[in-house]
Amino acid sequence: MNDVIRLALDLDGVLTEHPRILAHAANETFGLTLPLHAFVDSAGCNVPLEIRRWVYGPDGPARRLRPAPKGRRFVEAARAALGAENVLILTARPQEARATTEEWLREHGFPACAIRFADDKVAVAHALGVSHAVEDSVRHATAYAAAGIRCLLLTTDPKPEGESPLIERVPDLAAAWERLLGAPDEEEEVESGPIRYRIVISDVIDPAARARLAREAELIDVDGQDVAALTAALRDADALIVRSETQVTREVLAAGPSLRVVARAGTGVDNIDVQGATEAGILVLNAPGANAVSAGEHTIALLLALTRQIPDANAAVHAGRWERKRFKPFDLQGKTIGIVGLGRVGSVVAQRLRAFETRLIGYDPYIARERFQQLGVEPVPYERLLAEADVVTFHVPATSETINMLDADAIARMKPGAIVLNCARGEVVDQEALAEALRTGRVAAAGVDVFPDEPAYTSPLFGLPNVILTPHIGGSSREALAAVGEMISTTTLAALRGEAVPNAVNLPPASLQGPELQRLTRVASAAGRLLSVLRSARPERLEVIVQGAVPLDVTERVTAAALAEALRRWTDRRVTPVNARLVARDLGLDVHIVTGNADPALVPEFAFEVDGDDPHRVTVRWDRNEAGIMEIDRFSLERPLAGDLLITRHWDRPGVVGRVGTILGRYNVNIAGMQVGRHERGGQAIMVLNVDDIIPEAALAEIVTIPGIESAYVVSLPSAVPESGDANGWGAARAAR
Ligand SMILES: NC(=O)C1=CN([C@@H]2O[C@H](COP(=O)(O)OP(=O)(O)OC[C@H]3O[C@@H](n4cnc5c(N)ncnc54)[C@H](O)[C@@H]3O)[C@@H](O)[C@H]2O)C=CC1
Ligand SMILES: O=C(O)CCC(=O)C(=O)O
Repeated sequence: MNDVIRLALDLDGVLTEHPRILAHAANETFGLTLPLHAFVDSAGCNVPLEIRRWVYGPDGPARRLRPAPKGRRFVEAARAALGAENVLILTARPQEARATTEEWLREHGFPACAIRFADDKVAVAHALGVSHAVEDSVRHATAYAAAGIRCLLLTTDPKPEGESPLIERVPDLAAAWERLLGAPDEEEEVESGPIRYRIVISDVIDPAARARLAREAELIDVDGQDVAALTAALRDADALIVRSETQVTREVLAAGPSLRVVARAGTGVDNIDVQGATEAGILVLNAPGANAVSAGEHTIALLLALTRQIPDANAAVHAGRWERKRFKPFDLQGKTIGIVGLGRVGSVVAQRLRAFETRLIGYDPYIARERFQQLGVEPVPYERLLAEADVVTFHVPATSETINMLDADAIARMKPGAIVLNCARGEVVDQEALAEALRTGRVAAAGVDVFPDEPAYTSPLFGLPNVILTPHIGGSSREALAAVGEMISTTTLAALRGEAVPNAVNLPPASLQGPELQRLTRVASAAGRLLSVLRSARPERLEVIVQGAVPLDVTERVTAAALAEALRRWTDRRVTPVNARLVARDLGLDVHIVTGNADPALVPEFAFEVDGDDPHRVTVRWDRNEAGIMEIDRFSLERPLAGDLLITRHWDRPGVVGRVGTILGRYNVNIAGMQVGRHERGGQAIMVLNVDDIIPEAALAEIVTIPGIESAYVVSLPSAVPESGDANGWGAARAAR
């Protein structure tokens, strides 16, 4: 550890893969013949401006660059060892590339870092007191060395005669790290791949899903039954993937301070404390429907095995016994089948059983009559189903209503000699009561795939001749495992990246597509951040005033995103959009959604307003495609807010703006853009400056002494992706007179 090191890291070729593909892409798209090194050491400084802008623009090839192996770990380790304020990314990319560059870094899991854009890197490095740089460009390395800045140059080329001793050639980032800070601790070992997340997997999942996850994450396998091992593995995990055997209790959740996602590779989430996860701000995902065909077919398989007596007949023949008279199979045709729970699996069962010319009756108070009709199932009360069905099959989740839904009383009301099937959850059927009924013949036979305690090594059902038992394999067909694996692996990674996913259990479903929703919630979280910088003390009430026709679910997501980001400054608690409302309630912060003019012709707007001694209001406008912060404290802005900003509230007097510029100039802070607003000449006004450089505390302190300045704020927008849980490095400071 050395506190005098202030490190400037190049981006392209150091934190990204080799950028030669950029020239290749530009040549392909524009029919040019740029040399392949055109973007290598000068970020295309000699390339026509519009092509350079395209390369680094939102749709350009720079967005598709892969991160360099070890890049993220290097930045994390450097920030940890040197202090976040001493690590800076200094790139020759054009200033306009800021938004897409920041987005790329975020998407690839880099911690938020100060970034500067300049081809004259040395000038910026000097101004910021940089002592060391990591580069892949000989040109920049030579310039750094000439300015007395020690440079680690990533290259395998040998050092030529006469090269400055301040340039040290190293083959990769691991070697650069060693030169900079000595050999890494084992703990800090830089890993050998572009690994971004740590995902604990506690049950067997599909190999293709594992491969997909492993492309972006380190996978830690652990036995979910071994709670000590599980909690130890969760210590620095970002996500946990389970099937049905791992009990994700509050204790387990508490073991993962960085845990952001718990994914259930299956449907039922009864083994996860969803309320506990919600309170902790952890997103719970599942894979609804992905194994429904499998569970439905398994149910039919158990039923046919029972009615045709296949297990016993098979065993007899294998044993050399030809007992044709002993077996009395019967047909399903004409029998009444009672389906309890007509969701995804229940529907699959109904559809298949129609082909057997059975009469189908069903009980499910939560689905529409039309669904029964579509499926050819007659809706009946539970009592009638029990009384009339020759076969009763359960397809309900385990809830307080369904636990022991089939107990001794219910069995007593069943048609004598009926068959019971349970491929849902063990708790739904009282096993003792069922075993007793099977012994007496009150229930003729049963097929059971699920048990109250799994793995089940004992059960009153074991050894009974008229029951077929399987070890919870209803959802385990090859196809189901592949479908579940695909859904869970893609959405776990997406959720870790902060993207909206369709299979969240503890976030309300949203009617917007994932990317559209994400664009909007990202800006909403930026608005929340700005609000919390303007109003640093936690308010008692936050109003979200919505104009235009906005579905309630979208408003809820927008509110959660803004609130989570604001609460990160208003409380020390861990807040994400999942628990933002709960945390606000706990803290006594009243969050109120006010629906204004819902005219669909209006461009939708969300105004986040806090009242009291220090009232503020930040407004996001959303044209249903792009969203941006377009108003602060009722001052309209011409352009949406983004980037590193200085915001002042002042009186509209000659000289105020100029004096701010003078002070910033004195501190070597370059102004990249300016917006001003006022309601009337000489009245209250606002100024928003986009700056290229860090504004020192001292500069901010001087700015607030300018006569006419009421308050000044420094903030970086947009904020980190809401779900990332990492607000580090997004500097925000406030000074008020
Ligand atoms: N054995 C296995 O490997 C598998 C088991 N399952 C289990 O099967 C069950 C059903 O799964 P899905 O159909 O995918 O779920 P689903 O959510 O699509 O359907 C469940 C249905 O149960 C109904 N329901 C809820 N409470 C009820 C009540 N008190 N009375 C009657 N109906 C009620 C709901 O309205 C819903 O229609 C779940 O417990 C699930 O975990 C699912 C897949 C594989
Ligand atoms: O495959 C599993 O983990 C169990 C399947 C299941 O029970 C479910 O999806 O709810």
